[in-house]
Amino acid sequence: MEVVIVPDAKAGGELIAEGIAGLLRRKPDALLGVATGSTPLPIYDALISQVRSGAVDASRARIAQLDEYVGLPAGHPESYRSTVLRQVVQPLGLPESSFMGPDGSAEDVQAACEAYDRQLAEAGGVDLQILGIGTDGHIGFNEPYSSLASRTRIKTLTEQTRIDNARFFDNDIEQVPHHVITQGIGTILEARHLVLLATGEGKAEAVAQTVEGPVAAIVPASALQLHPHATVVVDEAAAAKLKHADYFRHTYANKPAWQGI
Ligand SMILES: O=P(O)(O)OC[C@H]1O[C@](O)(CO)[C@@H](O)[C@@H]1O
Repeated sequence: MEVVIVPDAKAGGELIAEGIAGLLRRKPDALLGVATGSTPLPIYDALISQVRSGAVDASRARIAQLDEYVGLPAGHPESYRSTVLRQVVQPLGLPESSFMGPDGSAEDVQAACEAYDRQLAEAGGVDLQILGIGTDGHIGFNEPYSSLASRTRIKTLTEQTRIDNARFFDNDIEQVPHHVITQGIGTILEARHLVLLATGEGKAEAVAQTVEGPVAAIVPASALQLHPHATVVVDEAAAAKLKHADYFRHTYANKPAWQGI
């Protein structure tokens, strides 16, 4: 696992967008796994700027959703499908057909989850998966104690996550669904490159446990330690509880220039 400490969220977004641009230059039809929430927005802003300036061609990129609420009406503005369309797919000028995600309104949710895992595999697998992290260490919507081998499935949100996400629902927790579909941790670990961005002091404890703690289901993001190519990008505030911050800074500062993230 590589840990990169950047000054702020904007720098983190630019660094990761540069990594995505490099991937798209090598593989124009790369399958990019995207996360929602506030954290990845600087990544999308930077990537959209690169595309609009002509620095990178994303016209053949494909986009895969990480998770989804269950039970929101189709087209609800806070469904993750609507969110990814608005924040990523449309600004990149991609057709909706380039975008895949689990069906949160399916009658048979379990079948929809299994179908999504098959769809990801048939698409050749995710090349680069962007991840955020919950204050409780969740990735996607894999809450603490999720199986580290889990596949895409329905999960029940913790109260804390519903409180955290109420800001997207008029600060009304009653509007936040209890259930979600999320790529499982085993599914996420199949992506070729995992890139987790964490910003702000509220993520510092989860980051420290993810990077320096044991691999444990209570901190789902700690499963990144098992991945052969995982990059954790943190701003100074989110790095505040890392005991080995100096080591990570030294290692990154001395990284060969030709190695991107
Ligand atoms: O980036 P935020 O808004 O803090 O959210 C953190 C994480 O929580 C989720 O939004 C799910 O609650 C993830 O998709 C995200 O990575």
